[in-house]
Amino acid sequence: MTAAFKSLPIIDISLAKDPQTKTQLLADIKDALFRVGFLYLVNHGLEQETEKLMGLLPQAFAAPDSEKAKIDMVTNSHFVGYSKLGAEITARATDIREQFDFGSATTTTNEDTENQQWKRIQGPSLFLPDSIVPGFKDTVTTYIDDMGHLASYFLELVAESLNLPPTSFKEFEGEMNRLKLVKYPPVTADAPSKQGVGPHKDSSGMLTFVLQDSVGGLQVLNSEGEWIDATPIANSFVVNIAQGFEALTGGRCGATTHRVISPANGATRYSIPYFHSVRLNLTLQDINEQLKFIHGKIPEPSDAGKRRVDVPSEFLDPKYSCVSWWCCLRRLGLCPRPRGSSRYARVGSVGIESFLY
Ligand SMILES: O=C(O)CCC(=O)C(=O)O
Ligand SMILES: [Fe+2]
Repeated sequence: MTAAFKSLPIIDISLAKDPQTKTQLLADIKDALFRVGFLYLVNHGLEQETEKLMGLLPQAFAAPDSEKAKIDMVTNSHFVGYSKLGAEITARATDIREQFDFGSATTTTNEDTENQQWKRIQGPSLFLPDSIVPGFKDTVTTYIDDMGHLASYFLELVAESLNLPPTSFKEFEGEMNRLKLVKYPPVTADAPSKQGVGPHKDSSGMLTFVLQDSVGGLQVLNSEGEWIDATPIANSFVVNIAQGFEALTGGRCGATTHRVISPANGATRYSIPYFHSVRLNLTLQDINEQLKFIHGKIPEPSDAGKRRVDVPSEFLDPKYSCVSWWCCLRRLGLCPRPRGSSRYARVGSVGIESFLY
């Protein structure tokens, strides 16, 4: 059995440009995907963009409550906008984090057809005005687009690393990628909970790219049940597999459980997770057809230990014949939670009812 990982591998994506170094890079990506499910991505070319957006976070979170309330997530049904401290539950406990959620601009309108009510899960984002945070909307929007290109390119390398044609995952990419701006306040005597975000696997996307500041707190579960620090590395993204990708590979490339511990010593952690999406009209049948093609190309994972601590891939459950329904139910916390790893927002009844019925 493969030894449990004790640190996250570093992948230098710029090595893909040179055929001399690309072969080893692909082998390293494959090892990272199968053995860990997490990696640091460096030399990605978005160093300026990341610095610019990260620089806006203190100002955005310092916005007056009245401005945050205007874009509160409970006022809409497609999970964008502001969520105040305590608005989210993971693994049955409250996460101590504050966040803004956004999605890429989609062409899907919010008008449902009779059989596609789930389309309401997609829709336009809400922004703080420039008078409060100058350049907010532009910076966020540009960042989501840039991340989309980086993620698509990385997915090509991932496909190649699995001996598949580079564009193998293209047709499964979604229309609305998602972005969070997150603030984790420090643990205090009055608020002693250390749960920044509880143990979970990322749900509906293919891959997550987390930009973190230098404070730390993100931890990844290894096959021995140890929490391994994703110690911040300047100018890197922490990339991990989400359950959408796990499903596309028939569960062979598993998502890995992780959490965030609240900062100590009065520090505040800021992070910016980007979730590269799976298309919502993906059906189990589509996945099974894809599996016929990729089966045999993707080896069975050798790390049985990692499998043991994993939760099953609900995506592959015949109950959820279409990813969108799984997504809706999952976001509402209505999916079975085999080992308590689900995460959901306490969204107001308007939001819930408007897309469930
Ligand atoms: O804030 C972080 O570092 C990671 C957050 C996370 O895991 C998530 O939002 O899914
Ligand atoms: Fe996560």
